[in-house]
Amino acid sequence: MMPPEHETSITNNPVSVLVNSRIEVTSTHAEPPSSLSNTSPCVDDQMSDQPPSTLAQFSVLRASLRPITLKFENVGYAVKLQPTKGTCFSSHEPKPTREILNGVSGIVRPGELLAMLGPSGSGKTTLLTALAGRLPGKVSGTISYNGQPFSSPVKRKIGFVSQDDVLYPHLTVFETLAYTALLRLPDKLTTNEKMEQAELVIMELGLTRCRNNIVGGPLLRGVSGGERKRVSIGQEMLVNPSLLLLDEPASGLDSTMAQRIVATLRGLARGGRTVITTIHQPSSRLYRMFDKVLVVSEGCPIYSGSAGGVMEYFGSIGYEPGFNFVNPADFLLDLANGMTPDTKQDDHHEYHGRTDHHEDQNSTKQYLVSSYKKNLYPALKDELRRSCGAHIQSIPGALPSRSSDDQWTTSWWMEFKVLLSRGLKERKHESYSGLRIFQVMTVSILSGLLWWHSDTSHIQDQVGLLFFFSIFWGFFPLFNATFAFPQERPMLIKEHSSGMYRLSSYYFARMAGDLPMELVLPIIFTTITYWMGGLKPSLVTFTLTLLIILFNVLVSQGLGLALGAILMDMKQGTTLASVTMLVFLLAGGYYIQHIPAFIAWLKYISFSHYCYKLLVGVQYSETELYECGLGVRCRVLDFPAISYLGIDNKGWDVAALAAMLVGYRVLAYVALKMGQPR
Ligand SMILES: Nc1ncnc2c1ncn2[C@@H]1O[C@H](COP(=O)(O)OP(=O)(O)OP(=O)(O)O)[C@@H](O)[C@H]1O
Repeated sequence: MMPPEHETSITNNPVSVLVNSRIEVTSTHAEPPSSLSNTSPCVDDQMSDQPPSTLAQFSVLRASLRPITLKFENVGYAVKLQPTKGTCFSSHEPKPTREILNGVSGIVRPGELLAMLGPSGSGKTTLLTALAGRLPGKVSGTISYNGQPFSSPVKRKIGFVSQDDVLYPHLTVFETLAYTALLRLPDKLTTNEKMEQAELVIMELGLTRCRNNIVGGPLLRGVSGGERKRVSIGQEMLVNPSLLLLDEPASGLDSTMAQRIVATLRGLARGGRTVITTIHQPSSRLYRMFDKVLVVSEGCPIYSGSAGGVMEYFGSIGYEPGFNFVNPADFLLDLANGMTPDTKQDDHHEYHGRTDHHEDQNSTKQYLVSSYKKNLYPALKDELRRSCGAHIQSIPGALPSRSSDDQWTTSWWMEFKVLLSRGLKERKHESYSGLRIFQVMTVSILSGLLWWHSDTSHIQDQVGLLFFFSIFWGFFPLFNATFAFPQERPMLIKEHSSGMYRLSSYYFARMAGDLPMELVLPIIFTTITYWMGGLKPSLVTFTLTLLIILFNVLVSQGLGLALGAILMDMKQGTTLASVTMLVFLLAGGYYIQHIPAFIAWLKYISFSHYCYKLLVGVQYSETELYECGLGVRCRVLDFPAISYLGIDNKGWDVAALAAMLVGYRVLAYVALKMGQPR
């Protein structure tokens, strides 16, 4: 299913909340939201104040918009550090821990845009990830969304833009956004309407010029870093999230584009969303666009409140900038680093760090943290405590957990079709790569020449060719499949964390997408080598041989998927795959015919063994003879390699392969499911 190419007229689009925000963002001098002056923590009231006609006008997306008031109190997070090397006896000692966040609190309402500021490594990303419910491990303190804890329905209302852009490199900007729209927008919208949303986001984010350029990645030149970042933001904007969290959305952008992005975020906030962003070094122009700021220093808050009240607060505790027109963001970052303007000196126009000494910086930071606890936290705590949990339930548009919220946005079948189409498009360069085709063609022609017109008088060679079939078509798909899930891991985590689709639809789409090339190559190979190699010139035998090889390919592909899903690491996966195939090769029954009894069972877990047995079984009939000496003819079944193998019980061999076919794939699915974040 390809996203249709589409021309859009904004004025004709009836569903666009994005149009709404587009209108708003053209003015960067918009008044602060009423919520800023409204001290009620239940901002849902404000949403319900909107005239019904407005809600009806932008029916579909508006209907899905459920404002979220985010509260977080005393959030703390610590990680266990790896013990230092060389301390052999340290395993009994508890692992040292490092506090990354300590006592961070805040409240952000719909309509507000909060910026998290702090030096590099101060914990901004960690806090943002915790607020998005994606931080592994235990987060202390409380985080609530309209008074409720994190849950699946909440998850689907959160948009999260990570610092690193996780995008498919071979898709164009339009395709990337169109597939996201198809997967994440509700079925109430037609495909055309979904495409219109993608086009709107492209226009909104200034991506029209690169609409048809591939996104690219580290090894493939595509759109610029800033454009890639905007595509990531667009993916989240598309779903009209109630809570939008962005990690450094302006990094790598020029100041005009950064301004435009923040203006867009502000517009989205004004449309009733709660928007939180981390930002490194905003200009004063950008800073003025934020409603609230949260400043962290080494994981501890030093300020949490309105952006406009920063100077007044720090002035009240003895820190005033030396310059009259200092950028508040620079001032805050200096303070968070423990650098203070020398307020005690007479010359207030000098603005430089009072001291470079580490100790002084630390004591400044400690003073700022304790001032925050003394002066700001009590009021914030009061505000956080004012509960609106009971009230929320009665407000339309609030976030109670309803059964419909638990449902996915589109049907399983739709997800499958879109994911299949996207996978085929993204991987066609890899699957149909000339190199892969060349590799298979070369090996097939070479093998055909090596076994050129072998006949039953050289039965050893013929049996060798059949064994080669089983091993080559065990190795090749196994290795290709081992890469599948580890390669897609970042994308899978990103999309699955946002509840974009069911894991099962992704899994089946991935398997189905890989099938064509996985089956075409062995068909080409077998056709060439079978006839060049002088195997039985019978169409029935050839067809059966081909079917057995394809069966083997599917089984080995399943094992590869399982190894990849269990280990989720390409290096470990290929290492284990090569060890496994080596064992199967040796236990297959061709090289060693007298395996000691205690290890003979190995062949029963080798799919190559069953494949080899079946290939020999269909190639030779029970009555067939071969030349076993000068003028002497013997029964093929008495040939040592074949009699050891035993070619009866073909039904059992097929059943064993079928069990492996299903078993490996189920194992891969279970491993994938268990490896997913909550
Ligand atoms: N799992 C982890 N194990 C060890 N240290 C960690 C872990 N996660 C985060 N950290 C450390 O915690 C600190 C805060 O990291 P974080 O990424 O939140 O900072 P940041 O403020 O977003 O930095 P930047 O602005 O550079 O992105 C860093 O020093 C980081 O190395």
